[in-house]
Amino acid sequence: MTYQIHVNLKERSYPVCIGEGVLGQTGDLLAERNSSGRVVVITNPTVGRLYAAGLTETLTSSGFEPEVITVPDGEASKSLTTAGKLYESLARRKVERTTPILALGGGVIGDLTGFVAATYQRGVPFVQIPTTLLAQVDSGIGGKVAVNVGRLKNMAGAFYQPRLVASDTTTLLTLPLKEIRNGMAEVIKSAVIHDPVLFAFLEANMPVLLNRDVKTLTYAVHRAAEVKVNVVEQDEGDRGLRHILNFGHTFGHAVESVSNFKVGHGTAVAIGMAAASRMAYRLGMLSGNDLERILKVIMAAGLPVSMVAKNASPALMRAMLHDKKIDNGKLKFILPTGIGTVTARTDVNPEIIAEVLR
Ligand SMILES: NC(=O)c1ccc[n+]([C@@H]2O[C@H](COP(=O)([O-])OP(=O)(O)OC[C@H]3O[C@@H](n4cnc5c(N)ncnc54)[C@H](O)[C@@H]3O)[C@@H](O)[C@H]2O)c1
Ligand SMILES: O=C(O)C(=O)C[C@@H](O)[C@H](O)[C@H](O)COP(=O)(O)O
Ligand SMILES: [Zn+2]
Repeated sequence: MTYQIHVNLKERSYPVCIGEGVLGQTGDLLAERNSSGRVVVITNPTVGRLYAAGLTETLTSSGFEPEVITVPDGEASKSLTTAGKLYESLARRKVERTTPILALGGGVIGDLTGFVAATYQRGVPFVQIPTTLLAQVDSGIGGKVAVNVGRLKNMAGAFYQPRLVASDTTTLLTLPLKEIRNGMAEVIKSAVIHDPVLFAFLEANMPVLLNRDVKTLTYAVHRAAEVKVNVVEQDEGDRGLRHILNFGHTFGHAVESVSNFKVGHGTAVAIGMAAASRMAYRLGMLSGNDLERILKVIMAAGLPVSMVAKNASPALMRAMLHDKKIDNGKLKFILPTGIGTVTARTDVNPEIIAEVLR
């Protein structure tokens, strides 16, 4: 089954294609939007080894001339240093303004490649080919592209929409279980903020999903991607509503930063969602039953609901104060009020923040 969701935006709209075998259709999907010619694929050695040949084959048979550039695997590549090396490589190859740049990989490759595509010669066409669960449900869609600055997450970035998102769910078959779990955190996030039906589906099907049953995964990817598209269409520039996609991230980004990125994004968001849900319960906004359902589904995905680190609270607090969702110096938390609804709060008593951090 292949799903096609259309992202309708004021300036640039694009399709998100999700399903088994989509990678092999990428050449044709791109040809519908672009004339033939050079395209540059950016990937890492892990993903490149698995999927670069298949991608270049479909691109070539649709009339493109692909070139592949590889950057090291890992969050450390989401940096200005790697972006600089990519600019040099693109310039050396005389890549022009009209040459599309394709991101083949997870969220790291997507965010980095998008950042480079947005800024190289002030912007070249960009395509997302996400190969992790996290990237298929979240980072591949919506145009947030960024690099980290030191330990600060996504400190330099842009809103730069792709022309096409091609998500082949069979690529999830080679994804390590740890990364399925990381991606599941963002699926759970989408369900808690906006989709109670998806939440109930996750409660009922978590073992099957973790076992990588592709049909079940494809349904979950499609459903979570719809949540993301729906929110982005209403608030592309992250002025208000889109903040709900940050549920779990105020704490989560701090956990990533304090761990020096040893804790992966999804895992950190899981800890962050558990913290935000406990905060909502503590403030009387969330029932005990819903808190328990949220914690249970996170744990069923094999994700943590707390962090064991000695005296981490002050460092976490300092890291949280670098969050982008600070409003007039006040931390903004996205807090669940039920399964499928969240609300933003900037007035949480510092004592309660400290209590939740502890
Ligand atoms: N832009 C956004 O809206 C957005 C949303 C969520 C997360 N993010 C960012 O995404 C990043 C995390 O992305 P991620 O979780 O995809 O991590 P990742 O990109 O590091 O990928 C995880 C690991 O899986 C490997 N991999 C990728 N696809 C594979 C496949 N099909 N088979 C085998 N191995 C594969 C990668 O090489 C890597 O080792 C973070 O930097 C986070 O901040 C951005
Ligand atoms: O698309 C969005 O908007 C999100 O917030 C999605 C998040 O899952 C993602 O991690 C995003 O990169 C966080 O953005 P930031 O603006 O808080 O850095
Ligand atoms: Zn995220």
